[in-house]
Amino acid sequence: MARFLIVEARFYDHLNDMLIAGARAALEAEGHEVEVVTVPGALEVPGTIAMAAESDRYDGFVAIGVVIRGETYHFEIVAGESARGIMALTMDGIAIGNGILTTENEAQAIYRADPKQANKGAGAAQAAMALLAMQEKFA
Ligand SMILES: Nc1c(NC[C@H](O)[C@H](O)[C@H](O)CO)[nH]c(=O)[nH]c1=O
Ligand SMILES: CC(=O)[C@@H](O)COP(=O)(O)O
Repeated sequence: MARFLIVEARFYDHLNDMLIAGARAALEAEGHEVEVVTVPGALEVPGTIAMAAESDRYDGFVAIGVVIRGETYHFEIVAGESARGIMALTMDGIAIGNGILTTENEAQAIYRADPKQANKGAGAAQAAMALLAMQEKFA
């Protein structure tokens, strides 16, 4: 049993609820413990994971959120910088699955978030579990 923290950027309630349900189900199916913390937006996710990792209370992390393109360059900043921050933490050896969707519109996000369709929350949880297994293999 490992302890996973889901860090969710709650920008779109209905989409996050689906992503979290998929991630939680995948983790619990493997017998892991799951906690969830909520931050305002995707830009706050990497920093929160960094703080939580310092606490040594968690073995792995799942980043959850949705960034939908608007009218301005803001989309590129939020989508790119959140991914960059998560990747930097991954390169430090932290087991993280990135389940932050970056889509052109809501329909694309619904398809990807829905556990009965693409179930990207579960995909991110699987990635986090795979990285944790790598950590253990190379310890
Ligand atoms: N536009 C989206 C955001 N923007 C908010 C930022 O992530 C951040 O919270 C703000 O700039 C304050 O630092 N966040 C999302 O998760 N999704 C979006 O579509
Ligand atoms: C992340 C985004 O692109 C969006 O939420 C912001 O919209 P806008 O560019 O129209 O301000």
